[in-house]
Amino acid sequence: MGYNILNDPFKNKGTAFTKEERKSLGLEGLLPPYVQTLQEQVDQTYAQFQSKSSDLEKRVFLMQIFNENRVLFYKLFSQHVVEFMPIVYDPTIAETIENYSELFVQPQNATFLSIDDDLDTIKTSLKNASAGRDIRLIVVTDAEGILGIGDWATNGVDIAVGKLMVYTAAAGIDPSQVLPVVLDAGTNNKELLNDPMYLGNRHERVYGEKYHKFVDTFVEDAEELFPEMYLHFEDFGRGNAAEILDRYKDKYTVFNDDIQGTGIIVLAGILGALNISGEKMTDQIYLSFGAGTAGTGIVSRVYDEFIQQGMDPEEAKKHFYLVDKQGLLFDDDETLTPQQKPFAHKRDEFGNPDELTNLEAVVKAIHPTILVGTSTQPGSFTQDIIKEMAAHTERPIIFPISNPTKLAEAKAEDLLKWTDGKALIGTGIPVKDVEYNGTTYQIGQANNALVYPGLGLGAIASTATVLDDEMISAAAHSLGGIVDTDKPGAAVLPPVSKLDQFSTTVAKAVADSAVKRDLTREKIDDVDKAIENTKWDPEY
Ligand SMILES: NC(=O)c1ccc[n+]([C@@H]2O[C@H](COP(=O)([O-])OP(=O)(O)OC[C@H]3O[C@@H](n4cnc5c(N)ncnc54)[C@H](O)[C@@H]3O)[C@@H](O)[C@H]2O)c1
Ligand SMILES: O=C(O)C[C@H](O)C(=O)O
Ligand SMILES: [Mn+2]
Repeated sequence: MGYNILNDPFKNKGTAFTKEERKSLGLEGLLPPYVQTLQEQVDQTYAQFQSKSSDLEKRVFLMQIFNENRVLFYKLFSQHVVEFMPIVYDPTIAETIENYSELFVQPQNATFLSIDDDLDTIKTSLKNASAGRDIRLIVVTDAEGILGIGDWATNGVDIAVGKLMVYTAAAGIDPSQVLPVVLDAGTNNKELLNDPMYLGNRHERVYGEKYHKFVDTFVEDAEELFPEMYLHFEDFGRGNAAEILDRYKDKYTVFNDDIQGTGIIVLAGILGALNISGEKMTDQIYLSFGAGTAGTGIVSRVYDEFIQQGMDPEEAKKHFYLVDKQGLLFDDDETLTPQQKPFAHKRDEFGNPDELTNLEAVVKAIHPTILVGTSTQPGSFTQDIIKEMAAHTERPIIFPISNPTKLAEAKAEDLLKWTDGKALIGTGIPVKDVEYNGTTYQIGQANNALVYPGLGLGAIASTATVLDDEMISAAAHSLGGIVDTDKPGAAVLPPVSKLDQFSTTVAKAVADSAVKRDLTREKIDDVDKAIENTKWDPEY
């Protein structure tokens, strides 16, 4: 009996079990005699953490703590958020996904669903993994498009686990009420298919009807088992992500992080940048480099903002340009995705349409004031391109947000150098302050992690029945006013050091929006109280 509780990360307190607890729980003799306080455990664990040399080793160590004791893990995390975010989450998480089999020690309370199993095992699997816990939040991935590193199938379970860790650290979501889920529909990653240690299905990725039946059954079963759940989709492939979101968004409380979360954080960053420059949103010319899931998700969110600000829809479309592998997207291109189509241009708008096959030519032709990179093409925002952009706009807004670090379109430091400190920058991963010409520039992190935890908290606390555009827009606008924009070198987004505070701000905006329009399951009289009551604290 004693060992059961020591092996249950939701109940285990390790050396912090009191003498009385040790007696009543059958733990006598199973622990060293000294009873530690939680803070003593945190200090000891942090010292051990510091002795690890690489970020990967640090993450592996922290995950051991996570595996054994959730309260200790989250107490430690809460005291070192800025230091831990890049280790627990992006970019180090990319390394653990690529090396999942090699690093595997235990399944971390995730649900592993396989397309090869009978569909009726899905419900059983969800029941087994939740083990009687009251699940309010699921992060599910099919891992076809993990960050910018591609198809990692079962290895991608780490992104579901990692996103959930940030939910708890940032917004206080109770870790016993969450469930990570990976849908293994096969993989097209040759490296995995040929790896004798690979733990997932060793066949090519299944698409079409069988795939959709697999996803549908998962969604319907999960909704039936956990009707109060908020369902977060992460890192699905370009061909499926938007379609799956559209299928469920009016029926259940669902959220796609890459489409909607990224849309919110980039819009918030642009609003922050315009606060600094004093310019108007509707004067901007927006260029998306990489028009996949995130690229088109962001464009659609920023476009909606133009409309909200009163611009005519057809007029607004003239402010948006998409560049993908083939160059500027034109409406005669049969390979356009449904999300790209509304923003494709006519060839006759240009004198040289056939030359607009690369980023540089497009920047020269359209003079963007905002350039967002979701292309997975490292270094593609070159000095020439940035200088050309900066020649036609006073404060270029530049967001190279492809992850992880090795895929970013540019480095913040270079962007500042090439624009004489004028660029207003958002990066995908955390970046240290940059000293340039006597000014210290803080760099905003345009990563959806700054917003999805608050969004989820707001939806869960308010018992929202859907997550609609108005709630999403409210979230983006709520991040304004936190940064002192008059300070030279101010960042376009609030710092990760305040993540827990502004997650509550975001939650409140989202919950208010749901409550005001009666989009909640229960009647909520006091939004602040509902949010406070939903939050979990890492204490024994
Ligand atoms: N910072 C954030 O919060 C955040 C959020 C979501 C995605 N991202 C990053 O954005 C990137 C894209 O993610 P996604 O989910 O949209 O993937 P995706 O596969 O859906 O989209 C990538 C797009 O880039 C295009 N592309 C590839 N090579 C190109 C080239 N040479 N020139 C122009 N376009 C090219 C692809 O054709 C595709 O349309 C990833 O690196 C991901 O990590 C960042
Ligand atoms: O996971 C991240 O760091 C952000 C984003 O969801 C991505 O896919 O890159
Ligand atoms: Mn993602």
